[in-house]
Amino acid sequence: MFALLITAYIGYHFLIYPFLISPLRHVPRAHWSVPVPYVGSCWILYQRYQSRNNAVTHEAHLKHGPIVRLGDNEISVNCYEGGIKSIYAGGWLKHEWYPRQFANFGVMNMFSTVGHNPHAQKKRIMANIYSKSFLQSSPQVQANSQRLLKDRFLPLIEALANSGEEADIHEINNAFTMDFMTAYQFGISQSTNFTQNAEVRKKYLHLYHSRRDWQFISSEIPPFFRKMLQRLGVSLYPAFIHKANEWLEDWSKSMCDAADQYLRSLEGSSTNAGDEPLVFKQFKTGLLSLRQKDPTAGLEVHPHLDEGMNFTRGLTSSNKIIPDEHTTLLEVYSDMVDQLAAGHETSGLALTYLYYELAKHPEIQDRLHAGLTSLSPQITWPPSDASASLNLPSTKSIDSLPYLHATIMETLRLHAPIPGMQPRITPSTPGGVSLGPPGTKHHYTGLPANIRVSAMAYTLHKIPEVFPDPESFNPDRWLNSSEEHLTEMNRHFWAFGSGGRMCIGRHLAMQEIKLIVAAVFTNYRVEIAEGGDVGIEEVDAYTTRPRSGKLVVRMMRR
Ligand code: HEM
Repeated sequence: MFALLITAYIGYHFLIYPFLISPLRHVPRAHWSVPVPYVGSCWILYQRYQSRNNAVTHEAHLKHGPIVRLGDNEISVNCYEGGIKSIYAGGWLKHEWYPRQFANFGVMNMFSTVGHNPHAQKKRIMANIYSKSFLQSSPQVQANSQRLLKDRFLPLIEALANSGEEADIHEINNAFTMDFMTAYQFGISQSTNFTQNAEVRKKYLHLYHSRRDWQFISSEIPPFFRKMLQRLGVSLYPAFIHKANEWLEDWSKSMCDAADQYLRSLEGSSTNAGDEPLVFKQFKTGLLSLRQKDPTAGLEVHPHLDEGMNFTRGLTSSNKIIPDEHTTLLEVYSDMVDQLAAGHETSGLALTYLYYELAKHPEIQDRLHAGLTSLSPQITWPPSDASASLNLPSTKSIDSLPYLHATIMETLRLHAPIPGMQPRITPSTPGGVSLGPPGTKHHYTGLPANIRVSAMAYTLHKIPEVFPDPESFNPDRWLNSSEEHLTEMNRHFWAFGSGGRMCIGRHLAMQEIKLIVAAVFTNYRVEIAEGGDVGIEEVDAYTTRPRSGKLVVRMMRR
């Protein structure tokens, strides 16, 4: 009798309910096993472990349509209506995948925060300084754009062009974007000089990327399992990860401390526009004043922070964060680290793949150059008077060059720096939630709460009805499409995500990418060195990178 009951329970729980009753049963499966409780996620976990998440999810969408079930509790969507519009514009909460790997200093930051309120309270503090109008008219950005181009970046490219030397442009791009990002955050005197200091740059990039192979553990292995192993004395991470985290933590904290010191020494009044620690100052003063009114405003404590990818110096053994000035300072550090990482890596990648596509398409390079010569003044380098300051055209005029814009959009479409899934969870709604384009056979209703649901730029950017011939690099698609089609393309363009959690740094990224591309391609051509693009294909990950980690090119004068 007991055996019969057990068999009936197992049969119902593992077969009858998931395959015949569950509201998820109609959703097409990426693999036959996915409805089975507990084991249904093994297939996609294995794919992720093998770094194949983006590819297999894309294949599943091609085969089954815009809504696909990836695991017993997981769905992937690949459409606008009933897809990214409902989930991301609808403000569905982030999955705990984010705090598992993106908190720093033992405390949450804006990116890793899950809750609506704490997130919105922090985002409001920074929204203004990352707005397009602020960035375009900021004397700080203007001063630093001049200095970074004139003193560091253009002399480096000129030296490469003169010597004919081959160079890894991916490393150089990362250097420039890190210098640009940290100059905005901390002020140029308190920021990095990766462009000129190859030793620190190489050390940072090595340590930063050395942790990547272990990201699967912190992001996908359930916290209870990790904790269980830890209690048994099994460490899932090699010792060098902790060492790398400590170095990165100290290194980024030193810039925060320098910015703090600068502010204290001037008591808030800056003498040199470029030295103003704009983001640091805005966030620190904003958060402290918010906390004076409400000591827990913007604060989120998460139970599953571990020692993997997170920097955990500030983490107490009980994970109990006390809302005091020390915690507030750690949160400022946490956001600053997140922004410098998010800011340099993504923009650096975009630049690398832009160089790559331009090198492969000299005719696009020439057309881009022709557009850039219409700027007034042109960004001519080297200048006839080396001591004169670099006279840059207005940010607005660079921004409004149509072919430059189209080329960058096409790069971000075909080579999205964050191609991977952005997981959210289905909310609790009476009658369940719906996914899939309404009025089509792909519309599924009555879906329960707490399902992990994601979209990916990787698949959205390859929908052939929206982006015909999706694998080809074609900037003209952004210029020659009908108004209606352009609206569709913009809806599906997801390099920066969408909704309330959309990238806060997108205007900064576009501005710096446009500036650097304008400065370089007005004066130089790029060509791939012999074998320089071996391994350029993108790693299958949340944030991608070239498999080889580099792109070797030759720069030539025009
Ligand atoms: C080409 C460059 C960039 C790309 C492609 C990019 C892409 C993205 C994407 C796709 C998201 C949403 C991620 C998700 O929800 O999983 C995001 C969020 C974010 N990005 Fe960027 N990003 C870029 C540059 C920057 C820069 C320069 C910063 C510097 C401030 C930045 C800071 C952030 C932050 C803080 C968030 C979280 C926003 C929130 O939760 O409200 N990003 N970015």
